Amino acid sequence: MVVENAERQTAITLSGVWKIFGEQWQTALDEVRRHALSKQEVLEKHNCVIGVADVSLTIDRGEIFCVMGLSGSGKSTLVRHINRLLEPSAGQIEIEGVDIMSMPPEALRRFRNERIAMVFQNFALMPHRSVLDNVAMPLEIRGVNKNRRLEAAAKSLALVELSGWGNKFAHELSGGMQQRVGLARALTADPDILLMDEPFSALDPLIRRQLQTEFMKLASTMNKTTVFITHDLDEAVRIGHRIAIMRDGHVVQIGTPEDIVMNPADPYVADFVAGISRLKVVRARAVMQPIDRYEAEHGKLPDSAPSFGEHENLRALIDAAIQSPEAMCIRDTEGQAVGVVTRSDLLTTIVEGTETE
Ligand SMILES: Nc1ncnc2c1ncn2[C@@H]1O[C@H](COP(=O)(O)OP(=O)(O)OP(=O)(O)O)[C@@H](O)[C@H]1O
Repeated sequence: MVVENAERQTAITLSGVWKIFGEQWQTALDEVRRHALSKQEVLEKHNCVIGVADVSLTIDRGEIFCVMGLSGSGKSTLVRHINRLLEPSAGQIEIEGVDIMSMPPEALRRFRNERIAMVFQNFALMPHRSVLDNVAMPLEIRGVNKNRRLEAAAKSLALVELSGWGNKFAHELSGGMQQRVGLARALTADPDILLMDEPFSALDPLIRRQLQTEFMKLASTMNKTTVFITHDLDEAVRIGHRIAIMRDGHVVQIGTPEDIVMNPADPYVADFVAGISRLKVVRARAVMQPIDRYEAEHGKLPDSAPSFGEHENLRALIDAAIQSPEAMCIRDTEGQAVGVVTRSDLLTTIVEGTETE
């Protein structure tokens, strides 16, 4: 999680959001609510398509919230409700406490321009404008004068490590660079919320990983609330604080990468997580045994026991276990000893993970 519970602030709230495409959407919605029809049944009976089905969730300020699922599961449809590019068939949407459903068109337009930015897979840059002009576009739309907007654009370009490329045309840059320009353009608007629709999917794996790392660094220093669509669970696990998994318009599970990998809610999610190495996501907290139980069986844990934070990842614990057979003391964020991890706890976790795979 981004911050501890007491300090969390909600940025986005969706309550009972439905989107049904098709002329008979109202009839279809009424019936699906009464009889829980499947996506296929709604299509056959009403010639309508369920895009989003009764989704309620909250996203915290500063959180990177990944939305993942197979093609057609409703990821883009869901995210396009956050800036009201799509009107929901039913439900409420609040951004920073503001009910965006009740905004008049002009206020909504301003809200979109100033508070929310989108980054797409296909870059959506103007090929025959300079990189700097592309990056400055959100401020041009806002009517900011040329000097100020080019200055802001140059700062954004520096953030994505493309200083010096401002005078090139967008089409002269490689795919990875164009995607960074897309990100810089979104950042120039200094939005509260970034909506990213498969931004790195078109890139080759090495560049993609590099951009993920750069994005994570930027997001943590700039504290932007980010909704990040991906169909790649590896990517979601790597960059998401939490992940929502969608199927046929429903959100079937929301949790931290660790929650999802350790406790998949159903066989659909289990199938996704089968290929994910537990080493990357599991934290000490999930594998430790309570300190009282350990000490009742084995006696007091020596003061010299190696000590780790409860959010430490499994990889670090395994490295320590290779060095020394001693049980490890796990501490909470206040430094209080809360658990113990032994070599056998680690082995059990690894073996269970391998069996799942
Ligand atoms: N404008 C539209 N009219 C009719 N049906 C639509 C429309 N947009 C989306 N849909 C349907 O809504 C469902 C969800 O589509 P959506 O594009 O949100 O899925 P997705 O998970 O983002 O897929 P992908 O990963 O392929 O982009 C799909 O069944 C799709 O066919």
